[in-house]
Amino acid sequence: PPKKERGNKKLAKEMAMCRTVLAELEAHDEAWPFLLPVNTKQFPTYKKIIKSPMDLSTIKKRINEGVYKSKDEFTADMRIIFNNCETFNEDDSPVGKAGHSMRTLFEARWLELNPQ
Ligand SMILES: Cc1ncccc1N[C@@H](C)c1ccc2c(c1)OCCO2
Repeated sequence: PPKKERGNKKLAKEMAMCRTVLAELEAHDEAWPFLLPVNTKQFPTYKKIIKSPMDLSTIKKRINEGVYKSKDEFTADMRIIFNNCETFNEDDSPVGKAGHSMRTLFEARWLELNPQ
């Protein structure tokens, strides 16, 4: 089949895998800090400190709107969530701890689905 068709099929498979991992993270007990965009009225300094806000609902929207051109763009946004969390939250805070465990979960699951 033509290159473009092959590419579309590859991307569809990649996005199906991204949806699977995203759904697993959303279902996790410690996902609650990351489900929606941080409310900048509740955290007025957030906008100033965090230059690229990201959350699981935004990633879901981007998958469904066809924004991602590869699984690597998906993983880049996922890692922004966890890096933002480390920037803004103390490691020993509830949100900080949730960020570390969700990052560990994501990276392990991602490796399972993407053997290197
Ligand atoms: C991921 C993140 N980073 C920095 C600040 C906030 C958040 N998450 C929000 C949902 C959040 C996290 C913790 C909360 C909260 C809201 O509202 C008040 C109680 O504690």
